[in-house]
Amino acid sequence: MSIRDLLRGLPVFARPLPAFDPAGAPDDPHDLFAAWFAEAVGAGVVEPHAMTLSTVDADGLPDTRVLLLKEFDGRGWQFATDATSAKGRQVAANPAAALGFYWREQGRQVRVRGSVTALDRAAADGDFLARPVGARVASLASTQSAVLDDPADLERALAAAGQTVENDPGTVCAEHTVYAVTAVSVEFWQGDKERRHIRLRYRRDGDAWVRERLWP
Ligand SMILES: Cc1cc2nc3c(=O)[nH]c(=O)nc-3n(C[C@H](O)[C@H](O)[C@H](O)COP(=O)(O)O)c2cc1C
Repeated sequence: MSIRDLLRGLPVFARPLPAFDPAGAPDDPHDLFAAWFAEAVGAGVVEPHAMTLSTVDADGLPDTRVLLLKEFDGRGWQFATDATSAKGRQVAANPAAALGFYWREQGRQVRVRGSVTALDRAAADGDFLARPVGARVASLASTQSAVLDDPADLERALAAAGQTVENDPGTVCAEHTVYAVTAVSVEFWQGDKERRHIRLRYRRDGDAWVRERLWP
């Protein structure tokens, strides 16, 4: 069977989906995100904290990858990564980003656009030390996004990093950084089987948020 035939046979939104009444939505998108996130967890969404992070490189070419949401508070949507990775270098040069959440089981999508700032070392070190030992060793060993000429180099680096952490469990990774995305717009999208998708976009306007319904 061709890919085309496989694609044509795939159902979409063929399951009960939750309701979304934008008229009852809060004034602030952060409150709605918190509510939707809790509902996603409650609905058993698999890895609801997995999100795409899109950035732009020095040539203006967009890049995207999946990351975990590490924290969500007054500082915005936070993720942790290596500052010397491709994404780390991209946001250092151009601190603009978009986040995308897709909660398949609910047919829900959230899109966040905004600016990225690196939080301080205390936040980075605290996040790093809260990670399981294997994740800390992997971070210490990795030069994330650099070309790996020989897989044996990774094995050697992992062994060395493992020894470092064993000798000093308080070892932190200088490149490990927590970034926060401050939103200028947040869209909440509720899919519908009949394609009457409900879209509510919050747009930052000075100190206020403007709420707009969008055509599906
Ligand atoms: C479910 C999932 C979660 C991930 N979480 C992270 C994360 O929290 N931090 C991270 O640096 N990479 C994470 N990754 C790996 C990234 O997608 C990516 O491969 C890596 O960060 C290198 O990206 P870059 O080369 O664009 O910098 C995750 C991948 C998946 C599929």
